[in-house]
Amino acid sequence: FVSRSAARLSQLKQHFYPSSPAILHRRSISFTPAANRSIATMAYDKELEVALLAVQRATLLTKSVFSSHSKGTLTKSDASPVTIGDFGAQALIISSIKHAFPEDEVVGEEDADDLRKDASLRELVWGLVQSAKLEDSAAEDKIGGPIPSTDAMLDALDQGNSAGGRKGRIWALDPIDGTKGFLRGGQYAVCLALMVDGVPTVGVLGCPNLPIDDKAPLDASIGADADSGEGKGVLFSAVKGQGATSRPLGKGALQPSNPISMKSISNISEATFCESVESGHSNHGDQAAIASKLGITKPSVRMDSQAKYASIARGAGDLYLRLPFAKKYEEKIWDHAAGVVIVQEAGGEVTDAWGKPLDFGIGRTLKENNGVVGAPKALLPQVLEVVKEVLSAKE
Ligand SMILES: Nc1ncnc2c1ncn2[C@@H]1O[C@H](COP(=O)(O)O)[C@@H](OP(=O)(O)O)[C@H]1O
Ligand SMILES: [Mg+2]
Repeated sequence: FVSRSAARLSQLKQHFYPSSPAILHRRSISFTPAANRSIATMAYDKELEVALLAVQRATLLTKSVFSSHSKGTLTKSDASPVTIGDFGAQALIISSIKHAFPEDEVVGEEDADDLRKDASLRELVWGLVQSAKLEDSAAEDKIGGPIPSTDAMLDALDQGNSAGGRKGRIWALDPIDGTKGFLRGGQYAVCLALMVDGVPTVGVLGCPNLPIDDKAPLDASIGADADSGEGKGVLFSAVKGQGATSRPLGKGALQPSNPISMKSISNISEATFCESVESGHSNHGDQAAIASKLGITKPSVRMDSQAKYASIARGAGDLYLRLPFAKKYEEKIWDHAAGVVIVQEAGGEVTDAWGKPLDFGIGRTLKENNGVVGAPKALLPQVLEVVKEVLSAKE
């Protein structure tokens, strides 16, 4: 065991700091090869645990909003619905991060402006936040326990204001990704990723409406009427260089995890591809054309949110296509960072539609990229070739 863990340590060093021994010295505590230290207690173990518990607590909050009568729906300027669930989940997660890592920055989708203006909305969110508690007190303590006051809740919400960037530790947070799926009882995800120097390094997705069973078949019904019930609710996670896992979404201490990996398919025509439900978010027509050129005959599986990344990472589906329209849309980093590291660690790769790596280090959006394509690493070149063919034909 000693020599195996030493070998793994050396792989990890190579992975994180291939050419920078100076940084290695500063971080040497994390990499001391101690005989009885397991991989789980090395790089980013605390970040992963805090992220998992924070996402678990926030996901439980969103479930409680869904089962309550009023979702307090507002309309944001971009016409997407935003609910008290988004505000509550963002406040809880940022307060968890700031408790454990006070120096870290957060790029969060929401802010407290609406809550500062509207007392009744603020009270609704405050009520939710107060009642969202993990059933295990040690777990609750690790993420700082309850938020102490409404002011602290508003401050936490506003701390998602980082501009992003290529230096340091920045978390990307989408408190409810797939808000439209959430409102219609379909798929949605609570998404959190730690980016280190612009690279998604730790990723967690809370998917309350996906089946726990990694092997459950993926069909069209998954996105339409998921309804959280028996056998549903999953936490996905990954740390760069350490693989990807899934575990049941619990209510207290973290449940045991299982490793996940993308399916190995010998022929691309057997692939199942995932795409957004919303026809305005990606070009369904181009996606159908690409699938047909690849010889894919199975219908696409449409679902909201980063549940698509989770579904291909666990091998339930194979490809994620998000083809852009002529009018440029800047994808938001919080819509992709967690899903990307989970797919990469499950044996996949994600690029934009032209095959460019996604650049998470230039701000709150992926402004140097256009569209998104995710696939098993070995199949990505073949998929990209067809994607470029379809895009080029339109130019
Ligand atoms: N015109 C557009 N093109 C692509 N993505 C868009 C878009 N308008 C909104 N989105 C993003 O698409 C996300 C949902 O993705 P999907 O279609 O895969 O479910 C939304 O996240 P929210 O639901 O968190 O607002 C939003 O950020
Ligand atoms: Mg989103």
